[in-house]
Amino acid sequence: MTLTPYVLLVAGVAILYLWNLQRERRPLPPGPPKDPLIGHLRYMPTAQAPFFFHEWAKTYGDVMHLQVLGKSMIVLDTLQAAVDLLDKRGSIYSDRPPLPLYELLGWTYMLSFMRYGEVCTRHRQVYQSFLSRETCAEFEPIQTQEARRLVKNLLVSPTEKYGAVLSKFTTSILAQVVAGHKIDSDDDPYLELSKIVYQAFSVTGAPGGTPIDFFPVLRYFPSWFPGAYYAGVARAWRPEVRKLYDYPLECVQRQREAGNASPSFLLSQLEEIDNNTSKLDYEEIKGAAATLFGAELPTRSAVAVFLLAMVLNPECQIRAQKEIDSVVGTSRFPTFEDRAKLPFVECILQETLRWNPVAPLGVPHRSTQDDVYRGMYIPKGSLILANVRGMSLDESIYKNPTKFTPERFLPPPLGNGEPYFSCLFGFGRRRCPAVHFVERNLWIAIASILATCTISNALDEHGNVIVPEASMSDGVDSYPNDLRCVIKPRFEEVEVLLEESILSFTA
Ligand code: HEM
Repeated sequence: MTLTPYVLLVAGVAILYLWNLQRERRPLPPGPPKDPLIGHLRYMPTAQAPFFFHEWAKTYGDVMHLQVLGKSMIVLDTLQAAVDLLDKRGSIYSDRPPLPLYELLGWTYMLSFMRYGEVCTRHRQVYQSFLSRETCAEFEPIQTQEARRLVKNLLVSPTEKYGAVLSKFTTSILAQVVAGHKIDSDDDPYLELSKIVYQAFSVTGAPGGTPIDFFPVLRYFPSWFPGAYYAGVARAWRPEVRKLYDYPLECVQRQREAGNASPSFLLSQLEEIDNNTSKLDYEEIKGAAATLFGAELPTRSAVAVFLLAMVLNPECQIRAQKEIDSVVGTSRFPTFEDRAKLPFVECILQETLRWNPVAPLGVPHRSTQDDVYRGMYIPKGSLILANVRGMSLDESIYKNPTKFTPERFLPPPLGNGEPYFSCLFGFGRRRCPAVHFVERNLWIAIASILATCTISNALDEHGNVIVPEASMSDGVDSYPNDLRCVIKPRFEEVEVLLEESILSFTA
């Protein structure tokens, strides 16, 4: 009897010992050779990382282990691996890495960078109901009108202004949906806020990739101290970022007091607070709205990718325009009711998302438990990167993957019946909650542009045709490096059509 506790203790120690032994024996996923202590630091690509990872995956496999300064990083290069881990084992792969630099910058309650847990779940519930398929249908009139204004602005702008025009399109929709505000001029405060978002992300490097993210203590040092440069940048930008949090809510509160607030995300959140039904408090609501404004960038980039694809593939443009002409005619703009009748336009949208993915490495996940996948050991706390770019190039799924081939999605014999590239929107419990909203924004923009515009090559000062390179910039917001093209009306009546259709909305 008295021996039992000792037997149990010895058995326990033995099990622990064997478990540890076995755990150590389990191999990490393969990866390129590394240096002692600093790991792969010297070999990490400084530009075009998704392509490097995809090349490495050909040697080391679709689940790769990299180590930088003691931190484990797992790169998933196939859809199968990402679905197996991030979708099917979502309970342990849904965290985000801590981002001390972003905290210093003031990106608080930003769902995209939030650690997994109770707060994250509450925020996701709010977005999932606000951006559900049904609610999104209510935004269609706003999206339709802004798509027509987009066409009008593209037609009167020089090529170097296209980026700003696209930004105005996405920000105008968000300003109405999030804050009930209609943008009518180029010096609108919400356009200024959108510039702040863009610049704040541009000046602070890749998320999780600065020395401060590796050694958070550096945030307390002056910016001249080695490795603390970004702390200075973050401190300088903090007041700007704060404007994005305060301005929209203050505006809506003022309009509400004056009795002239339009329906919006912020208004509904304020009403819920009054009725004690809100899931979020004031500061969280500000963060939620800032998150939505922050998400403006990838949509803008996706429309830019579409324009690039049309310059480089005029035959696709012509085919889509013929389809629109036969279904819609030329005396009106396409509407959402036409969507199901325009399969080739749908294919162009889907191929735009696949051909040059605007979020090529998604947003990093983090594992919260030790795990074993296909016999490989994935340590708790690993940074998990889904190489979406690599997945778009998977030849076992997409034939000639570097080519822009919209018909690949059509069922045989018209196409190859290849699947839509839905992984662009991420995985599992952190998948983008705005998919329906985004697809609608993009569809109406693409259909409206195709219906009324011809997108063709620009000429240089010697009259030579400029063929833009189909490459994308690095960073969170991947954008075409070269978008030089010319956008002209497809037929004479376009101007009248535009005036009439924009007026019909304002009337
Ligand atoms: C082309 C446009 C867009 C693309 C490609 C895109 C893609 C993504 C991706 C890859 C993620 C991370 C998913 C993951 O971690 O697995 C994400 C997260 C998110 N997206 Fe989008 N997104 C787009 C537009 C938008 C828009 C317009 C909004 C809001 C109106 C939005 C709201 C969010 C939010 C709130 C998250 C955070 C989800 C979380 O961390 O739980 N996105 N998006």
